[in-house]
Amino acid sequence: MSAEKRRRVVLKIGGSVLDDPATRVRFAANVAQGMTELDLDVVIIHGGGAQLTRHQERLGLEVKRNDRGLRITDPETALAAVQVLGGEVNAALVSALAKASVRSIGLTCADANLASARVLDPALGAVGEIVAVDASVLEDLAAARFVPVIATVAPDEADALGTSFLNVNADAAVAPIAGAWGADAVLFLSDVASVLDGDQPVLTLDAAGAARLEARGVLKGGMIPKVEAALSAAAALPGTLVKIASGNATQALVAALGSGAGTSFIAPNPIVTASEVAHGS
Ligand SMILES: Nc1ncnc2c1ncn2[C@@H]1O[C@H](COP(=O)(O)OP(=O)(O)O)[C@@H](O)[C@H]1O
Ligand SMILES: CC(=O)N[C@@H](CCC(=O)OP(=O)(O)O)C(=O)O
Repeated sequence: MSAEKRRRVVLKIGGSVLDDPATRVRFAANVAQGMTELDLDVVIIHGGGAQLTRHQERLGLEVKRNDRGLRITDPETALAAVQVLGGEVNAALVSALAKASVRSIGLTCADANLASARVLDPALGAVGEIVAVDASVLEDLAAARFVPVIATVAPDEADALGTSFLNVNADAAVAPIAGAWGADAVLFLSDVASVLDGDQPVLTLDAAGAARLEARGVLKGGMIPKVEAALSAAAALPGTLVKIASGNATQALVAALGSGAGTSFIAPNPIVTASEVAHGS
């Protein structure tokens, strides 16, 4: 099938799945199966929060997060993020994919100007939000049948020397990158099969439903920014399949791209188009 016809899938895989060699291998097998059976172009965006925490502890750095799960990132931690996310975690994932016969290439957001970031909130230190994405490297790699594997450490747009990197939450990086590439599906793959309300899977969520779950204290820890990121991706890519689903269950990727697995996110459904709003009609 030609590159124009293949469906574009962005996978966000969390550090929780990647931390264990066995689940990492299962994730790689799922990617291989999805690409072979469904003829997909795949871009992977990965986390590595658990691994970065361990490295901070080895260095004797204090581990601090704000109430929405974002790591307060001092300059030493920002350097550790480049080393751990852009180094250890990225290389291990690329290697696991290679063993599953998936030809992948590891990137940070600096590679081929993929993306830059600005400081999100000075109180958090070197934490970034993505401000510009040039998806041409993703187009080029996918056309050559490579899978880009992206670590979300991004050059600070305010630093002309290109030496400062900002630590971007991997869930939050998904909507801007998937939007720029024009993804047909966006899957946030984690170590849970879906968002859960008690022990019940939540099949669909919109912004109002997510706010109700958060108010009831059902969403905790890393699930809060993940749900927020999934809602942003659904809003940025109307008509795109956006899900939180399992990354390591057997055949998880093919299952998540079908109708029966995970939590689907529904964008607000505008009754007027953007151009109608612009023309004041
Ligand atoms: N309502 C919920 N439903 C499912 N998981 C939840 C919920 N609230 C909190 N969690 C936790 O969120 C975790 C996933 O978030 P996180 O560890 O940040 O994932 P990742 O490393 O995959 O990005 C799950 O392992 C689970 O413990
Ligand atoms: C600013 C911020 O919090 N960045 C994250 C980046 C890694 C990440 O997002 O990892 P997971 O997907 O495994 O949670 C962090 O430092 O933990």
